[in-house]
Amino acid sequence: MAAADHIAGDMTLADYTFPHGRLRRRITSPDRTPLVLIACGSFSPITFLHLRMFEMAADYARFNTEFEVVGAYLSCVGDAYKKTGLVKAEHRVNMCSLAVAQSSWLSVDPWEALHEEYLETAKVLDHFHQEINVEMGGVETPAGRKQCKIALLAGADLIQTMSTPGVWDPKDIDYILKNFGAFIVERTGTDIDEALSTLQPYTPNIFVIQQLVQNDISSTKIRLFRRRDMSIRYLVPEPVVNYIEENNLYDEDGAASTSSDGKGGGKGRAPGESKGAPSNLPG
Ligand SMILES: Nc1ncnc2c1ncn2[C@@H]1O[C@H](COP(=O)(O)OP(=O)(O)OP(=O)(O)O)[C@@H](O)[C@H]1O
Ligand SMILES: NC(=O)c1ccc[n+]([C@@H]2O[C@H](COP(=O)(O)O)[C@@H](O)[C@H]2O)c1
Repeated sequence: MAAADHIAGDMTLADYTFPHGRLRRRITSPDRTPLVLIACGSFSPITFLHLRMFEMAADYARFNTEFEVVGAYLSCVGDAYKKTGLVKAEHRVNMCSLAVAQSSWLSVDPWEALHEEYLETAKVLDHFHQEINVEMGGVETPAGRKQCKIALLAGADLIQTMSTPGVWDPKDIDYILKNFGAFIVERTGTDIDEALSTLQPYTPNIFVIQQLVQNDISSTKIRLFRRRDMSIRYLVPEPVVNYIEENNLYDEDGAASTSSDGKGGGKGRAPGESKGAPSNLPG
């Protein structure tokens, strides 16, 4: 795990430094705006689809926008987010770090996960703005230093929750979509037009990415496969498969989970984790 940014069990915020090693510090085009993509989520566990989202977004930005991607981060929710199927943040950060170990441009930022309390996504995006644009001063371009656009990278189901009463503070939605913006990857089962219908005022700052190869891997399915003792190989990166096996994560008795009851601070799901779970599994 040496090449990646990981947290040990005893790491605290006092030991934290922002992982900027893979962030490109200059762009060559004077006309483009540097872009940093931030994927916030549970990542319990990270899958190939999560990784693929970054590649789709980078292609989309290159061909359809005036942005130039200079870096990207995975930010795992902390242990206070009591969603069904979440294992400890330490494990989730470590799995993400293993998954991006060979990448030249994807990083894992443990800052959010290191907090004991739940952090709203607006605060997480503020943190990236502070580190990249305020502390680091943005990046160099032939036209002088420019601030990076920091944007949320998410699936359509996440943007749909923005229209679900009680999940997001409307002030946070306004703040995120005005000041940052979002790259949204379409997802089977979510009607993107419906998901965006209440977000009309923000559409210039919401970039919808079509999946040209439909991929509906979900963490829920991976956890279900593990409980049924089925293979998860080639659905998640190999080092993540090994990590899950070595640490007995998501196995039948739910070992190493912080929460399996779906109660608490997160949006939660009913026990049984129905989202996307196939019904034709043995067991
Ligand atoms: N198949 C998918 N298509 C598009 N976006 C996805 C897909 N799977 C996950 N995402 C997005 O990835 C981000 C992180 O998601 P998350 O960790 O909740 O994964 P998940 O697979 O949806 O997890 P779970 O099954 O536990 O709910 C979210 O923005 C989510 O919308
Ligand atoms: N109020 C908020 O800021 C708010 C509400 C709902 C979800 N979220 C974020 O969206 C992501 C959702 O992830 P999951 O799909 O794994 O639940 C998490 O990063 C969570 O923090 C934020």
